[in-house]
Amino acid sequence: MTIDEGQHPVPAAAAIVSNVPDSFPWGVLTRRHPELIATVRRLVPYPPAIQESLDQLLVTIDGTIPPLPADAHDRAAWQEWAAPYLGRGWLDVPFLWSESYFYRLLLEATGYFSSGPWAGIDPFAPQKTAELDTPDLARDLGDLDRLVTAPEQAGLSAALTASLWGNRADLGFRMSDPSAQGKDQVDDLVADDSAELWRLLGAGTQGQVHLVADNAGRELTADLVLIDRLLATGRAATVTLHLKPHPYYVSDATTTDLLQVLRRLEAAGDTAGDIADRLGAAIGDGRLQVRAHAFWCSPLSFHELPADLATQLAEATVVIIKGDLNYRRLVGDAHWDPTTSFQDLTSYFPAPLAALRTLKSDVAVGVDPDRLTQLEANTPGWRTDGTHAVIHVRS
Ligand SMILES: O=P(O)(O)OC[C@H]1O[C@](O)(CO)[C@@H](O)[C@@H]1O
Repeated sequence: MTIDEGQHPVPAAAAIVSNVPDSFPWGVLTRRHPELIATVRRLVPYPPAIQESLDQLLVTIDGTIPPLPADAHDRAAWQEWAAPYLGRGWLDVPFLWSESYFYRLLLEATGYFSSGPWAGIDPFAPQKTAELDTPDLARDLGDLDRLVTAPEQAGLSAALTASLWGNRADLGFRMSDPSAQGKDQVDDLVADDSAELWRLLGAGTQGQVHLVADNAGRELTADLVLIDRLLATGRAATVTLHLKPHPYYVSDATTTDLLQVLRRLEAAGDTAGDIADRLGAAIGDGRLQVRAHAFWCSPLSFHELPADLATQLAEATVVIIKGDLNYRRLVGDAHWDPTTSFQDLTSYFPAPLAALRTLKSDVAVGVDPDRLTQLEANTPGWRTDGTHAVIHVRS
């Protein structure tokens, strides 16, 4: 992958593919995807025709990359994105692309885009819903009173931290490494530019904040608390929340998931209920806008933002970008030297940005050389086991 942004040329790096046995992306394609199909069939009672399509998908992911059916509504777009890859082995094409296409084929197999009775049925809904019923989430909600009554900056910082680590709640990640949730998070962030974020969003800024969401459930709950704090403190006058237009990467948040989290907050009452009321009012009067651009479910990196979306984002005081996949799409899913400058790699992005990511895949950039030496020596799994995190800001 070569990303040359004119004013800020950056080194080239090879795109990550999945054909190295026992590598992280190899495990995702060869183990996680079949497991995911099994989980979907266990949790949703699909009829014989859909079961057969899921059987077929299992066969397909062991073979070569097929086109979408001729009548798929987005066939033309995928024909273009898939042109270099159709007929090749799944492991031999860019990991970013193959994962995304797998999720598209899974929705196809389950009839999500059909005109039949399974149209619009989220195959991941049981997993997302279950997460709203966990003791972890109940504990999060119980802590909200302290967060809301804390001094302004302390409350904002706590909400930012919750939103960052809420990204560990990603359900796809749990499937890869079920023990990961039990591992301790390393509070000493690999990079922490949060002071720069709070400079961009200083007291009384009344900024226009965009938040590109990642997972539903516990992570989206934390994101909504952060949004409430930004609006309530006047750091943001408006927030635009970017969700996925349809299910993706197991637990990515859609508008349906947003409404479910708001109902969960409402049901919890007390401070959580007050937050749900304020957010509902903000949606009602336009201070909190919800958008779901098709680009967010495409296999493309953010270097290929479509013009209409780039124009929307360009108006932002800061764009908060959540999660591992968005980070891969932001910097380029490539074998960067981890000390490569995050600022240089993201200089193309149309607005100031803050990336909140727990590390769950091989990509690493913006790491201080001394910290890198220490990480490689002491914690070999730091890039993928979800225990480490970064807050990277480019103003
Ligand atoms: O929900 P997140 O933080 O984007 O994580 C999804 C990530 O999980 C993975 O599927 C692997 O853990 C990555 O491929 C992907 O980047």
